[in-house]
Amino acid sequence: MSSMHRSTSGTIPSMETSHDELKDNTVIVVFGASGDLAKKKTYPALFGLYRNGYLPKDVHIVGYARTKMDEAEYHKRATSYIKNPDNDPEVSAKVEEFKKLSTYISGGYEDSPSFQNLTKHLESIESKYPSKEANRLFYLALPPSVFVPVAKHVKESCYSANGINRIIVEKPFGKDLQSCRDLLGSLKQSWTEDETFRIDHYLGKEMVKNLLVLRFANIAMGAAWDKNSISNVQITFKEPFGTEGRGGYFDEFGIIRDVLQNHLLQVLSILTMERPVSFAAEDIRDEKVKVLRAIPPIERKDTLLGQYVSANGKPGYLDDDTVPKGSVCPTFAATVLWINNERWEGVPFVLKAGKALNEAKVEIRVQFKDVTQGIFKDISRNELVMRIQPSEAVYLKLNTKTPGLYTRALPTEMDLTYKRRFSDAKIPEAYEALILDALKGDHSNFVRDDELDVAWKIFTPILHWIDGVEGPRPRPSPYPYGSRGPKELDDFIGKLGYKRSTDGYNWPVTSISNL
Ligand SMILES: NC(=O)C1=CN([C@@H]2O[C@H](COP(=O)(O)OP(=O)(O)OC[C@H]3O[C@@H](n4cnc5c(N)ncnc54)[C@H](OP(=O)(O)O)[C@@H]3O)[C@@H](O)[C@H]2O)C=CC1
Ligand SMILES: O=C1O[C@H](COP(=O)(O)O)[C@@H](O)[C@H](O)[C@H]1O
Repeated sequence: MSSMHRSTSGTIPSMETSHDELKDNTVIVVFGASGDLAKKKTYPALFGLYRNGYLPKDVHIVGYARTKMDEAEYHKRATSYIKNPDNDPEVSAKVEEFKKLSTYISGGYEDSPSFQNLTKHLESIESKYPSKEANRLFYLALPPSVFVPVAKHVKESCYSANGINRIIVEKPFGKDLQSCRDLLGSLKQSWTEDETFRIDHYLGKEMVKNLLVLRFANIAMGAAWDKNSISNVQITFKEPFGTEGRGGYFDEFGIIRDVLQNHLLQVLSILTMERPVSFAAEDIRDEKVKVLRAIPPIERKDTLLGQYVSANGKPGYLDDDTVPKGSVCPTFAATVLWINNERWEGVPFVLKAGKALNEAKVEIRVQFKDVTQGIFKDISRNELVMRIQPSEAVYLKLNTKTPGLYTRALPTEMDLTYKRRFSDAKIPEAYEALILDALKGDHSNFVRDDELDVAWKIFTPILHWIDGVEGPRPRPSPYPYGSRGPKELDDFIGKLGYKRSTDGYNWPVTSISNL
């Protein structure tokens, strides 16, 4: 963690933020403190920051939700996902300290008296500060149905007059272009863009953050980064489990709103944007918006939808009690995006995501064009793979002479597997990185309002088609739980020029005696 801000070679000066960093006299309020996100991500991230000395001095954390619970129950929930596999006494002691700086208040989301009560609690904490300065960071780990009333009440009743106020909100930011504009419009009535931090937690992932450095700090990479060298790009998200009990939420949104329109599109925009003038938040986000504006809405013919069915003793999507009977909600989608600019014209970008697939993996696969034939026949393509998770890695598949007394090309790789290369690195959790950025006031890894607008423009037409707004809803192709996805997938990506290697290539080791 201590390496988070340090660069051992090659400084990145403009990553420093010019905004006010919340260093002391700060309370962090977690709304929805009884919920899933708070328990699994927010509190473990706050603990990780606390343990490593990254939270403001004398910070206090206040959990807030409707659920009535005493402090012991709250502390139990808030720390239930903090990992300490070896029962390290140092970690246990830190957990006890962490509990001491966190209190809980129960209250509603829609009534002023509840928020006034919260303010009294905040003031009693702040009355012990050495100065009058009182900074407040409000984290909304809440369903979108209450984003607007909570944001409004917080502004009216809990806004600090003597310090900096910031608000963090979680996706989903609407369901289509219009609902996103309505939501953003309502939030803007209470909070300025500068005060607002919209989380897409993929922007906090180490490998996603690495994209800027890989692309712009390596001249060799930049030279091959366009339509002249690249045939196609696949950005893939695979989860090996289904919606299991989360079907009520999922069925309303579907895989495109859950993963493609936000997480994968964010990855795409960083992968394809032009070089920013600096690493300052607005310079990066300006470039992301520019490239997204060059992408026309996705066409129906460029879309493949799937829904998992029961297999291998695992239930199908429709077997989940929380899913409406006969639902045609897609749990898998592959879509092709085209970027109409000079750099990328004609290169298909395939965004694909699915639940209940054969493995857990998120990766970017850049497939280069064939080399000129003649001296070579049927030679494999170069591929640059950036594995976001699990086990971060970057590897470049390239052809090498087979060792021995004859000349024959063999696909191998240059491999940067993080665990091997950075033996003692602790890779921060995405939420740790993002909460720290919000404390520093750095918006680089948060989503700007105009990014959302253009992202929804790309996806809204196919979402309306899938929702049945303009006619009958398309039926997703069934795929067995635990498979690679619908059977049509290989054809779908094959037509776009993607070539699956069939040459016995086996990462990371190839035995040449088997060739
Ligand atoms: N869970 C996850 O891994 C992720 C979640 N998110 C996003 O984070 C936000 C929170 O998600 P998550 O924690 O899973 O949600 P939960 O359903 O767990 O809701 C959080 C809390 O909000 C309150 N709540 C739930 N439903 C309602 C309702 N209908 N009206 C008012 N309050 C309600 C409950 O607290 P109480 O009743 O005690 O007030 C609940 O504990 C969502 O926007 C979600 O999309 C984003 C990425 C990942
Ligand atoms: O936002 C979401 O992301 C998770 C996947 O997050 P990850 O960090 O584990 O890759 C996904 O499971 C969930 O459906 C979606 O809402």
